[in-house]
Amino acid sequence: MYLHGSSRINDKGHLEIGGCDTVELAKQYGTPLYVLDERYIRERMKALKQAAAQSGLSMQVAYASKALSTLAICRIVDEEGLFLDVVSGGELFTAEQAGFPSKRIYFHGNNKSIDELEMALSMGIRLFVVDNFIEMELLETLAREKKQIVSVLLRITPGVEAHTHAYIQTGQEDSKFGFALTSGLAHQAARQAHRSPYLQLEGYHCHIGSQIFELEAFSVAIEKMAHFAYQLWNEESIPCKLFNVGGGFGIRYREDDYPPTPEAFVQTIAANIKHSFARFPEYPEVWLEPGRYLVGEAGTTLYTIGTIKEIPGIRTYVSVDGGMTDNPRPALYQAEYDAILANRASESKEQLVSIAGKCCESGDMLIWDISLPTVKTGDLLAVGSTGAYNYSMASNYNRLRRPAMVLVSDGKAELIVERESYEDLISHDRIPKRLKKRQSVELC
Ligand SMILES: Cc1ncc(COP(=O)(O)O)c(C=O)c1O
Ligand SMILES: N[C@@H](CCCC[NH3+])C(=O)O
Repeated sequence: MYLHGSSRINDKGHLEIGGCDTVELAKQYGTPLYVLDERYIRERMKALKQAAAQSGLSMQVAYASKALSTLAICRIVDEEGLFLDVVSGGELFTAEQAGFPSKRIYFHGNNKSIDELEMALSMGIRLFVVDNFIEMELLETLAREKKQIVSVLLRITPGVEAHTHAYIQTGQEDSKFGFALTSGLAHQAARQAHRSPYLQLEGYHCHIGSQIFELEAFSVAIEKMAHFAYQLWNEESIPCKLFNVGGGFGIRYREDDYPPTPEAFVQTIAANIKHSFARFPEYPEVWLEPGRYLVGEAGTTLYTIGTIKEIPGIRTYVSVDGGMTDNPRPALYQAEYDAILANRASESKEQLVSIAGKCCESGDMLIWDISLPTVKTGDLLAVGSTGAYNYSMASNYNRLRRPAMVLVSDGKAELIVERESYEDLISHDRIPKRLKKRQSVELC
């Protein structure tokens, strides 16, 4: 497994992250356990901000909190001075409770409810990324009622397909997201927003997919977006002051993944904006909004190995105490992960096994065919690059409890999400009176 950030193998042959021995972490906090390398998250944020500062454009970095939203993460994002992209009342509430400045929050989503819009308006967030006509009209009505002028970007689908997994492509025109470019809907939306006395159209947004390695996809999308923005400016004097290029920057899940560097992402985006927006009197302010890039590689999940089943000549199934409930990505997207035995990390790999989760689902497989030292019940397995879209997509299927999360740095581990208890699992259940438990046991 590629060792990211502060991860290393210590003298005992144990995986260490942020100066903390993972074997000790597992003993203290139990497994499954999400371990987050704080220093690495901060480094990634700083690296992207620095690349943005050197881009020759006015460029802001936002964090797409759908990748991982917790109070502590919001605090880190705030301390590092990034903007925050939220897509639900829940993410917004988390940011508010973490004391994240509302002027650096903006709201995405293709079906924001009235309650969510009102909550965001009352918090005075920086802007809304309007996804469709119904939302635009709703927002206008609410702004009129509140006598407010609300800043908006329009989410545009530029018809660009990034080369990534089909289910996580969002840039193509046949998409539930945004106003499609070639259909003329995007032009119509821009005119409508520009005319409204209650909306301040600041510019446009596009997001062409996730886990992208191909820089060319950004170049094509930017060119299309600039052409669109220029038509509206040139023919109808509708300005484009702000252009949000979305996220999607790919990361390393496996040894043989070679994602572009942050500098390469930013330089490609900046060069294309300078080229494509050259006809405007000035360049727009540019926003980037990656999620996975900032937190993905900083996360590692620790599992305890339980049962081992060998089907001679076919396969050895090694089951861990978590699975698709804490990491649904292999089941959803056939996502591939890498792992090591955290308690015997220096031993040579001599056995080919497949890692199974504990859910009652044949598809609950975390890794097919991985070489590990000969595995024993009780060993500790560490799966890398689980910081993004693991906890945030976790479920309680089979009534499994969602794991705890610790933030590690400089040899210290701090709990930032508690492990769910069995009581948590039933805390929202209610029993109708007619089904109440019997007071006395009747003999049948
Ligand atoms: C609109 C939008 N912005 C940002 C992101 C973050 O994507 P990623 O985590 O791949 O950077 C997503 C998710 O794909 C998204 O849909
Ligand atoms: N959830 C996806 C990414 C898409 C997210 C947002 N559009 C993943 O785990 O890869």
